[in-house]
Amino acid sequence: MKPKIFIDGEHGTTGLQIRTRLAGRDDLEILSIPVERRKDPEARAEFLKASDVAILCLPDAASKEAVALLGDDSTTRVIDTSTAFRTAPDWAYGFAELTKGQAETIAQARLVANPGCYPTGAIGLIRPLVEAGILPADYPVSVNAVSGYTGGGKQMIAQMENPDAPDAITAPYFLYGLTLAHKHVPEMQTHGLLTRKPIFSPSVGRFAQGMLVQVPLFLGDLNGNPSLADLHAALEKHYAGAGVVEVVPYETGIALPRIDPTELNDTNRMKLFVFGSEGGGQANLVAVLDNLGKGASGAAVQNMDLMLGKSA
Ligand SMILES: NC(=O)C1=CN([C@@H]2O[C@H](COP(=O)(O)OP(=O)(O)OC[C@H]3O[C@@H](n4cnc5c(N)ncnc54)[C@H](OP(=O)(O)O)[C@@H]3O)[C@@H](O)[C@H]2O)C=CC1
Ligand SMILES: CC(=O)N[C@@H](CCC(=O)OP(=O)(O)O)C(=O)O
Repeated sequence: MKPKIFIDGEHGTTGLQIRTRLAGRDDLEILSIPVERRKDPEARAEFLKASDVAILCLPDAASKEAVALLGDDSTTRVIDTSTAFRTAPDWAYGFAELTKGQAETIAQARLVANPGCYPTGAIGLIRPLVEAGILPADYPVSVNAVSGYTGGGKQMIAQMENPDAPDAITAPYFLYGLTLAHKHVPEMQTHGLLTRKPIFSPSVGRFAQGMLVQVPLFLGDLNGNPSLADLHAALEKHYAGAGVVEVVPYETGIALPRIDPTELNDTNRMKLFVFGSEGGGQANLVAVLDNLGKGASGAAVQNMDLMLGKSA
């Protein structure tokens, strides 16, 4: 029998993307709720309980409601794309390349929290260096990032695309999260294995999809005063054999004139770079990903496949 998949929130930005990614799959049965009943708890409970895997593409409160509708003794397995459960101890963190054994943890789990888009880039850069003993857990980490505006869901898409909307945004680029209390900070700290909260400064550009995440470092403040090559080698070792995450060769990276945040759009891939000058004492680590790909729907489908035993 084909596994039954229900996408709660299938008419939103992430839900639609997952539906598109699953459209050609004849190994799955997709349960689809009528659009007019999408917020009816009774109908949602029925679909949630009838599914083998429920993928929640909802605001945090509605995700918590879906989990409550299922109840504790449910056998439906859940992938939640919201922020609600990303640091919850009883949920597996859905970043398969996070650390050795994480893909197996996801494969066995009933409850999987899909990572946020920015944390995928930040943790993807930070975690291997902490695990390698290069980045001290108490290092004062900064994360600077730019996202395409689909990262803000249907509401921000309307604000950016409809100049007549009362809350229209006209800026070509803007900073936000100015209080340094963005909802992704706890997730970056927990899964980055950091003892201090990172300073996270996100921004949005007038492009729909794509993302750059930067983590600048002073090499002299790292353990053992590593070279750029040492940082690169640690990342390369961590991601050896991981098809989804590519560590770009150092020489290739620094020869590039610029980095395009849209480069990996519509893929489930992430590229990591180490930038800096030999002897300069500083590094800038950069991740490129699609906020809707490895940052959301691509990771959700990757996790679903792991849970169904459909990929390594
Ligand atoms: N966009 C992105 O890049 C990323 C998003 N995420 C997360 O994914 C989740 C979904 O985000 P996104 O797709 O962008 O958001 P959207 O606003 O585009 O979509 C959310 C969908 O959920 C529906 N919804 C809202 N409340 C309920 C409810 N009580 N019951 C059922 N359905 C409900 C909305 O209905 P309606 O159609 O009426 O608005 C909408 O269709 C969020 O938690 C977000 O934080 C995670 C990573 C990246
Ligand atoms: C551009 C933009 O607004 N981005 C969103 C984050 C998108 C994301 O990763 O979603 P989660 O809410 O699931 O964590 C924000 O900053 O709130």
